Amino acid sequence: MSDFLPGLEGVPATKSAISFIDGEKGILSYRGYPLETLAENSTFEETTLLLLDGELPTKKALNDFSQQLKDNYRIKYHIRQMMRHFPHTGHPMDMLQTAVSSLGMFYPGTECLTDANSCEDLDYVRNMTVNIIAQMAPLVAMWEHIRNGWDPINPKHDLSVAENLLYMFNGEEPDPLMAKIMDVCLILHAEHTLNASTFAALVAGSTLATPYSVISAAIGTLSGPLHGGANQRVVGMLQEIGSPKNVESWVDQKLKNKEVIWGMGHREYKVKDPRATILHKLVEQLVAERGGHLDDMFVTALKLEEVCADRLGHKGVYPNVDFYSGILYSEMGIPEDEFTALFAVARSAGWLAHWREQICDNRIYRPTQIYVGSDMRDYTPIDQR
Ligand SMILES: CC(=O)SCCNC(=O)CCNC(=O)[C@H](O)C(C)(C)COP(=O)(O)OP(=O)(O)OC[C@H]1O[C@@H](n2cnc3c(N)ncnc32)[C@H](O)[C@@H]1OP(=O)(O)O
Ligand SMILES: O=C([O-])CC(=O)C(=O)O
Repeated sequence: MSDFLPGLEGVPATKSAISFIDGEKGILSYRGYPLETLAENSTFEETTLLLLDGELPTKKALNDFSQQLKDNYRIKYHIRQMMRHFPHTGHPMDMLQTAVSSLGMFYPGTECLTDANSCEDLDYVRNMTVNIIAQMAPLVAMWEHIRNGWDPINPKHDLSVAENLLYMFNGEEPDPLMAKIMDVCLILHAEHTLNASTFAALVAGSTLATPYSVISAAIGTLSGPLHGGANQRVVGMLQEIGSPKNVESWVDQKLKNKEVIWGMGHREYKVKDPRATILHKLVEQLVAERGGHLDDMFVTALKLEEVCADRLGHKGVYPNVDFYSGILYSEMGIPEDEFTALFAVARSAGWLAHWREQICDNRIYRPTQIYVGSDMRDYTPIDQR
């Protein structure tokens, strides 16, 4: 029997050609293209096609795909009605998971994928993929209105995913800088090798569950604070610290209590996460655009990064993607509990790219365990216990 490795650390569980991480050098690439290049030159739509199909699309392929997404922005009446009955205090990630799994009731199931080792019905795969990716942002934006007791705003079918997300959130066409920043955020969050939520998606997908079940499993997994849910915790943590002058004593107390610092550390990276570097620059860009005034939250975050590098750098613990994304979204006026849902909007691209890659060569996940329970024993009737 092989050794048990908690958290499957370092255990290869699949083969994939979608993305690559060098955690010592802080490198992330999608399909061989450095993330920094994509963030600068690409769009979420183009990056999504790259993740799904493996190559940068032609102009025509990109236009067709973008149009297909736009044609799928509208959320069905029955889903909208169902969402009106959700408790308005419900967390956006719970809403999203429930709404996505409910969407599955409206579409054909995986009887379209009849052979467990085939991906023959590529039309089914592409249609479901487009449908889910297109609906994620409208669901999140609509919920913001529904939970506040307002009527949701209908999507605008001439806008990109990022523009339409902001439009449906705020009710007005977004400022180009905001739309660009949101688009870059979607690119940065779209994919990240075999993280916990992608693994959950692959486990669900390996049973030939529908893509709606696959994505709903992934959304639930992303929501936890050790994974995507950390971006919301970061802002709460910075508010708790309150000011840069409190950072050192706050960190020392946390470390003494053996508590984690949200947005710090990563299983793969032993240096600053390359996405955190880009998000950090985006916060600076936004601040500069607004006259250069650094607010307390950002200055506290900068100090926290410095103190953590001093106290935790020797363990390879540096800011991860969730550290600066929460700060950036706060600066953009997005409510804190929506941050992880925005992460899910973007990550739907990566989840579905992995789902598609796997169903072409599927084998059900069924690992083993090391049994540490009791030996066989006699059953004692209840009145004799
Ligand atoms: C999108 C994403 O999912 S990015 C990650 C988002 N999650 C967070 O920000 C939560 C905070 N971070 C963490 O909890 C962890 O760093 C994780 C879950 C991301 C990675 O966990 P693991 O790979 O299991 O790291 P592990 O727990 O083994 O950490 C190694 C060492 O660094 C320490 N460490 C790691 N992260 C942190 C942290 N955030 N704060 C304080 N110490 C930390 C650990 O205590 C451990 O120290 P030790 O060797 O003295 O025991
Ligand atoms: O890779 C991980 O473990 C977590 C992560 O950063 C991501 O999913 O983006």
